[in-house]
Amino acid sequence: MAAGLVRMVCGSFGPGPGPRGVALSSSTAAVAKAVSLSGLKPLPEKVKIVEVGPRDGLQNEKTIVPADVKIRLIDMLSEAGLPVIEATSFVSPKWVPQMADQEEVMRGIHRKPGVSYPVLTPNLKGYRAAVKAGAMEVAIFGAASELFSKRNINCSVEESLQRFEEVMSAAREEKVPVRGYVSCVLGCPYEGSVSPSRVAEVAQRLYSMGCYEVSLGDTVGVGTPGSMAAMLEAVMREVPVHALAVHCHDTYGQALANILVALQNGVSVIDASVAGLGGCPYAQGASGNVATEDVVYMLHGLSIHTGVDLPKLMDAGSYICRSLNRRTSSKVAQASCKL
Ligand SMILES: CC(C)(COP(=O)([O-])OP(=O)([O-])OC[C@H]1O[C@@H](n2cnc3c(N)ncnc32)[C@H](O)[C@@H]1OP(=O)([O-])[O-])[C@@H](O)C(=O)NCCC(=O)NCCSC(=O)C[C@@](C)(O)CC(=O)[O-]
Repeated sequence: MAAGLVRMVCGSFGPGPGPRGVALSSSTAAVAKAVSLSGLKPLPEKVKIVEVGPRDGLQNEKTIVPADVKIRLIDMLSEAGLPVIEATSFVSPKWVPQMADQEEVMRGIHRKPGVSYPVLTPNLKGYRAAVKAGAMEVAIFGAASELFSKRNINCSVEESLQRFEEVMSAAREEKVPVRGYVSCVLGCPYEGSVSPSRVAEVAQRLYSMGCYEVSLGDTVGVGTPGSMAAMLEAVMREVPVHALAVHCHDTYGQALANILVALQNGVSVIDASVAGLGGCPYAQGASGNVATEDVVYMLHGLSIHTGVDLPKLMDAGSYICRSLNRRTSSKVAQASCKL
């Protein structure tokens, strides 16, 4: 079934006719040269990594991961220096049973000073439950695609924004910071292409309702550096770049390249998932997020400060892979023979 959907994704986004895997033609080489000479902004000196593995990663595991394993993973990640760890989500357990232990997880984690532990809240009910369970930051999650919105949260994009207004007004009163997500920014598993202007519109709505940061999700990992650049150009006309994050899945192996383009455009917040865990239960065929280990390795190689201790992060990746009895998707972890 997943393979069928991957084929559908390929049909909608895959490379068009023409040679693949051949040497650059002279016209392609000319384009590449033009891009490298186009006067990109300097890279940020510091990047905030938002670790989404315990939520985005584990929501997609076939078997239910015990709460004590989730708690240990989150604590290892905070020990590794991750400044933000998305801990769980307060969604319907009928829709995502993997996150049904959210209260136990919130109770069990050792909260390291200076670290944020946001949780997903799709509506006021989820927000209230999250705050009751001790969440001090939440995230609302919308989409730039109607069909994805319907499949993921059972309402239209417009209805979702109305629900989010309710969450925002409660959060404003209680001074709870809210992050916003836009899914399907570079393509949708059900609709195919998504226009950059639609992404910009939804991102702007989230930002203007009070989200301090808007994370742009390539939910199915179909984006390329070209489509990332075009999408960011549209979004950055509506939302200041300091309030933007990118959230790249690695289905087509483009995530690091796409992140580099985002950095070159001034984005300094990157979502990633330890060991490359994850996917989205309502976007079958999508592989996990870009591995945090690989992002940290690239950023450190660019002399960009993250505050993350890579060996400790790799220990967290080894731990969760052993617990799940699976192989890491991090190239850095594979190369370092940690598993
Ligand atoms: C949004 C709903 C709840 C609508 O689901 P619905 O069925 O339309 O909701 P409803 O209001 O009709 O309520 C139905 C039942 O759900 C309950 N309910 C209602 N709200 C909640 C809640 N907050 N927590 C717990 N229970 C809830 C409610 O009480 C009721 O219970 P019942 O009377 O049947 O026993 C549902 O569709 C849902 O939970 N969806 C979540 C899907 C999800 O978590 N997807 C993955 C996260 S998004 C993602 O991964 C993408 C991202 C963020 O990573 C970025 C990217 O990669 O693009």
